[in-house]
Amino acid sequence: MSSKEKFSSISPAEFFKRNPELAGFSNPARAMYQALRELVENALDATDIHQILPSIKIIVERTSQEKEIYRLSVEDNGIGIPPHVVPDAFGRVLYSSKYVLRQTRGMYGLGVKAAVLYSQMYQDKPIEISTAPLNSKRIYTFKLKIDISKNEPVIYERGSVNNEIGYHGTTVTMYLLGDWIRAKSRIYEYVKRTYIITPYAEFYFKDPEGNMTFYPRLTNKMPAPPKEVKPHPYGVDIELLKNMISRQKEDTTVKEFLVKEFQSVGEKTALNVIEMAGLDPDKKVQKLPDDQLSKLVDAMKNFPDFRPPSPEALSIIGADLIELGLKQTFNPEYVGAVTRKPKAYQGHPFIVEVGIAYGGGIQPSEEPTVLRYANKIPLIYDEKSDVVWKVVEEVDWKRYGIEEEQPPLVVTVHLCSTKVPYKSAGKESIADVEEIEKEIRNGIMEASRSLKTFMVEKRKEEEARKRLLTYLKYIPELARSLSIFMSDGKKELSTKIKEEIQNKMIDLVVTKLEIKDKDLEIFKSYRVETL
Ligand SMILES: Nc1ncnc2c1ncn2[C@@H]1O[C@H](COP(=O)(O)OP(=O)(O)OP(=O)(O)O)[C@@H](O)[C@H]1O
Repeated sequence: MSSKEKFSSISPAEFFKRNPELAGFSNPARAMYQALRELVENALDATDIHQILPSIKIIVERTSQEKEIYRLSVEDNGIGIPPHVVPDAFGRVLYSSKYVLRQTRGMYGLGVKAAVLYSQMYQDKPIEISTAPLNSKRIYTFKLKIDISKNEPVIYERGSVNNEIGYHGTTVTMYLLGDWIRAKSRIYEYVKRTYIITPYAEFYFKDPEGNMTFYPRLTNKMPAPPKEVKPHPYGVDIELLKNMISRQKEDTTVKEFLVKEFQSVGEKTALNVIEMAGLDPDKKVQKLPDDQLSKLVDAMKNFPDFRPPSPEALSIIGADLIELGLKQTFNPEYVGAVTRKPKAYQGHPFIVEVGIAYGGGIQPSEEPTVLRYANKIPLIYDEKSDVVWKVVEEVDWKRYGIEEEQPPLVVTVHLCSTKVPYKSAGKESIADVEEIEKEIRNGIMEASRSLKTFMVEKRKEEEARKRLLTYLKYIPELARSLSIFMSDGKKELSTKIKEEIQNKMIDLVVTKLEIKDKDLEIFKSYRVETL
């Protein structure tokens, strides 16, 4: 037996082809769900971030009876993709327009390529892209696959046609081995949950069974888009610093570098940080040796007086849109939402939003229904390993007036950040970062306080109603006594008067209790039987 190891290197494409589960492509059902997600999230990033009201069309069709191959197509009305970057955007793993400090659904430069890699493993058709950037005179079409060992696109066909109608947007079509029966409920849940927090979008969804669902736009109000920001000094490390320095002009000084490249750093702060690191502010930044770079990083991480990271890079949903989505989907008795103030972890700003809905059309259940979102993406799988679940599980709902064993309760938590600490590239659960966990807890507590006020009012009203109902018992007796008193013993008259008094008093109770017409009969029969 040889004791020699064989060494070689593989490309990023090969890595994700060998380990598809890391990107969420672990079996045909999950892969179908994940591919659809990746396309929808790219479609939404291409629209709302650019202030375009999204219209998204999703079509899934089965194309082969022998193998379970599906054709998945997602069309958007977004900003489109410049034709020269299309091959890399769809055919080079770790290529993205989202490697900047700005909140987007995408962040890894992997999603659609992981779908393409999975797609070409089990069937032979290439991915098809048709796209028109804003104001483009032409619509460009591509068919491509990925050369896995080189991590490069292989173009099978390309072309373009006149764009006579001023269309902009992208349609992506891919073929993949799926399992609709097992993926169906998650896919529907995904579309529904996406719609809840994007009520300014419209979705059309045709599933492989031929069912068509239209989710209409509920409002034209869109969240403010995120702005690209510079890094915050708390978020740096030596390698990031080296990378940034390599892009500086030769004569840039350390002080100029800090002021120009980082948020929250003015002249005075820069000098203080440099002094703390024991460096010369006028030294050329490209001349800093590794040990001084390390000192600079330490000073940046430990300097106590930076302003917190700017929340401008974030785009919240907003309490009103969260409430609107929850109302439309669950028709609850109570709904309330809060958007917390910006906070930061490791130099990244983040904001937590919480929505709570109770009663009405919500199904009672032993555990509350938890809707988790990160950067406007619904997270469906791996619920129990998510920090949101950890926090929700600890909440004592009785403190907020929820007494039922099986409360009809929906808790929505949205975390937005320039860096969401996902546990894997499949983006299904958020890691327990202390600052985030604390903020989620505070958000749930804040939102639950309004729920409590509502529950206290509701209890009070119920009790008042019960009390008033008990008065009913006394009405006939009171009416009878009064009628005898008023009719001077004339029996005929007394029956009439009794009837009149009784009806008046009942009217009074009915009005006070706001008893609806349809309940009135039940109410009257109840009175007769009880008395
Ligand atoms: N429908 C679309 N409209 C506009 N641009 C798109 C669309 N689909 C993909 N892109 C471009 O292709 C790039 C690569 O997409 P991909 O899904 O691989 O990664 P990502 O969205 O950047 O990150 P992640 O892996 O986290 O999803 C995107 O960054 C975007 O620039």
